[in-house]
Amino acid sequence: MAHLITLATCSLNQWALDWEGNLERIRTSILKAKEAGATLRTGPELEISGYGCLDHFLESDVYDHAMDMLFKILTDTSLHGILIDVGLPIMHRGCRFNSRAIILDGKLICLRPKLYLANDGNFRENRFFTPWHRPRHVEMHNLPPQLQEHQGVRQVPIGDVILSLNDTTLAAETCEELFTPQAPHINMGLNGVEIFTNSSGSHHSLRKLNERIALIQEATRKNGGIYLYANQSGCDGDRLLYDGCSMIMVNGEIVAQGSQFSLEDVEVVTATVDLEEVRAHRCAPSRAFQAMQAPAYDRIEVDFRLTHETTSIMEIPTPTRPPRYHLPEEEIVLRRSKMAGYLVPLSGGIDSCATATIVYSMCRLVVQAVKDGNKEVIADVKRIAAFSDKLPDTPEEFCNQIFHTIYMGMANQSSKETRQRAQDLAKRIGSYHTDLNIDDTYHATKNLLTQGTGFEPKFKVHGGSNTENLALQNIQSRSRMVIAYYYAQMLPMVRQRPGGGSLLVLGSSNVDECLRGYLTKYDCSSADINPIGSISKSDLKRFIAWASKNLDMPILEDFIHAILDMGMTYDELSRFGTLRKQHNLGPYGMFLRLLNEWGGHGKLSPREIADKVKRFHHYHFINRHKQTVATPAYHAESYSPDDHRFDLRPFLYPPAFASWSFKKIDERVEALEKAMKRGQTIR
Ligand SMILES: Nc1ncnc2c1ncn2[C@@H]1O[C@H](COP(=O)(O)OP(=O)(O)OC[C@H]2O[C@@H]([n+]3cccc(C(=O)O)c3)[C@H](O)[C@@H]2O)[C@@H](O)[C@H]1O
Ligand SMILES: Nc1ncnc2c1ncn2[C@@H]1O[C@H](COP(=O)(O)OP(=O)(O)OP(=O)(O)O)[C@@H](O)[C@H]1O
Ligand SMILES: NC(=O)CC[C@H](N)C(=O)O
Repeated sequence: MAHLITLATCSLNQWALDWEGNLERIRTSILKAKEAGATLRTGPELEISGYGCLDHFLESDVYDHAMDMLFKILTDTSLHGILIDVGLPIMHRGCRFNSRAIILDGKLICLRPKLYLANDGNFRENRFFTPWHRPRHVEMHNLPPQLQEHQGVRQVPIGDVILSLNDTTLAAETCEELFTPQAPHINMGLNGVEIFTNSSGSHHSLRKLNERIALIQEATRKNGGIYLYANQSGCDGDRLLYDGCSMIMVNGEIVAQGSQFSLEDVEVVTATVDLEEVRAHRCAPSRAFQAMQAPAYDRIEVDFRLTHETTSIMEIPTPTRPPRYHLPEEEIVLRRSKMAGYLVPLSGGIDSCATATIVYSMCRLVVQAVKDGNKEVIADVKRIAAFSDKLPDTPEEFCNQIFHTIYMGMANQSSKETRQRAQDLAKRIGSYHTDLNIDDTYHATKNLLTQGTGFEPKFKVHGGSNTENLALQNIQSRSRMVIAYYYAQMLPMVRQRPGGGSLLVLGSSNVDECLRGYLTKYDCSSADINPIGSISKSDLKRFIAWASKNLDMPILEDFIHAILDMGMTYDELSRFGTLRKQHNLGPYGMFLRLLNEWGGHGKLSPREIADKVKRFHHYHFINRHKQTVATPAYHAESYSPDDHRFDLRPFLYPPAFASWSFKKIDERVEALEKAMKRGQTIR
């Protein structure tokens, strides 16, 4: 006999410290879940405060306000009749915990603190929270007076606990716990838990969704079970983009999957599942033997059933579906910053072109959301696209209102092609484009040196040195930055935008060039935000090729083929970046690894590999200081060299050429060359 349950998970666009806004989104999600007939609703990690409060989690205000919001949920009778799993920070016996609150009919049933905190990459949960490093331990939590009065008791259980309902058993797992080798769901499943909730604060990075899906499939494929994954969505104030994609899986198969880059503030994902499928999946005796040995959990008895009271013949479980993976898209930073639009200095090269294309593809998403009647997006569009009361019909129309591109050439130096490419791209996407020459600024600045010192610098082609050449180039590139900010402040006024305002300046240096330091400090790489600062050149090229085809922009083909001489290729740079950050290899370790990858018959010699590794480190070390002032970039790439939050390294390095690592590389090269001369095979 079928035991059907309708369950709900959700993605909420929470914002750190937006207490009332967050509460409203939580309420809406619960009401939507109820409307869909769900008896259980789970939501993202720390949804009451927002996941990304960072050091605000050290403030007691946060714990106090979180309790206020919890109280509002408990006392809102419209939220009764459904089991609610909601995330919030709590203070217990003087320690701070990242916790879940399980609620039914206005009563807090228990608190479930996170056991294993996320502390790698962008995550620093150990800095704010204490891990509940005691699997299966449960004790009592003293409620604040207001909640004591409401609950009619002084305490509720807190700990790693299972809820035993009238018809099934349920337990909560929190984000990182799913990623650990001995994940709680293993013993919970062996203890008979049939439904697992997982509330996450998991930000997007390229290809991470595949890992999440694989982990959830693994969690329920061997042990059986229904897994509800909830994730925050959008930007919550930091440089991370939470990519939602909440989902429901049964025995390793997806039955519902939310969108990954939705503009919806509240997206509720529901599915109707059959408990019988889990029970049937668990029939193997080998699993039962392990279940007998599994450490036992404390259970809290809850007098509530999740299954439908009556099952009509028409009701069937939601069918399984294949996972859906998306190409990366962009979040509307404008929604958070309340600025009047964007400006990007458009050079005719691929990087600023990619930045512009990302903005354009965002305009497409926005116009689609407007057509779909998304209320929040319509309100944002009305506020930002202030030139007209009419809602934009096309992405180009919207783009023209919010996006400004500017080509800043030199009369006799800039190539006709780059100028034309910038113009053509602007025309295609509809941006408000300005084309000007910066010769006056350039000559005026250059002459300041001659005026002050009598020295007249020359370009190399006119007999100048490398230093003079670079200094003159840098006048041009740094002037562009100053002019870009000038335009960003003035264009809304020049265009007579109702309400005025100024524009966010977008940067466009890519992750590989940052890693190598192939950029001028304080030129147009300095901006307010850099949408591509953590995207590799090869992904950017792929994105441009994709956009050329899928966004009907054949003009982009012209941008793809530019080549730069940085002393290494982008593919090599990408490999160095990956080995340095993701494989944690220093120069010597990287050399040894690449000997295997790039060496061998007909491939690179040990000396060639050594030269490449050393050249990379030389440039990376001398240019690392540029990362300390890098424009905040939305985090996308796992080998991003972001110095602010993600890749914490010194910025003053001892000379690489004299380093012990380089000496060891040289010794190894010499030993290998000697061995080769003797005709021995090398490894
Ligand atoms: N340790 C340290 N800590 C803090 N600051 C430090 C520093 N060392 C130097 N600095 C500062 O940094 C300055 C050097 O940096 P910077 O002025 O950027 O100059 P630099 O790195 O010498 O030159 C820029 C490089 O980027 C290349 N580039 C630039 C622009 C576009 C492209 C392209 O085609 O895509 C390529 C260009 O060919 C050149 O190789 C020094 O003058 C000094 O002011
Ligand atoms: N003539 C120009 N007009 C406007 N902006 C420019 C111009 N030249 C350079 N820029 C800006 O300065 C940034 C860095 O210039 P650089 O020459 O390093 O280009 P890049 O790193 O190859 O990027 P791109 O591929 O966009 O040219 C560019 O991304 C662009 O935003
Ligand atoms: N908030 C978390 O626990 C996130 C950790 C996890 N590794 C992720 O990236 O999704």
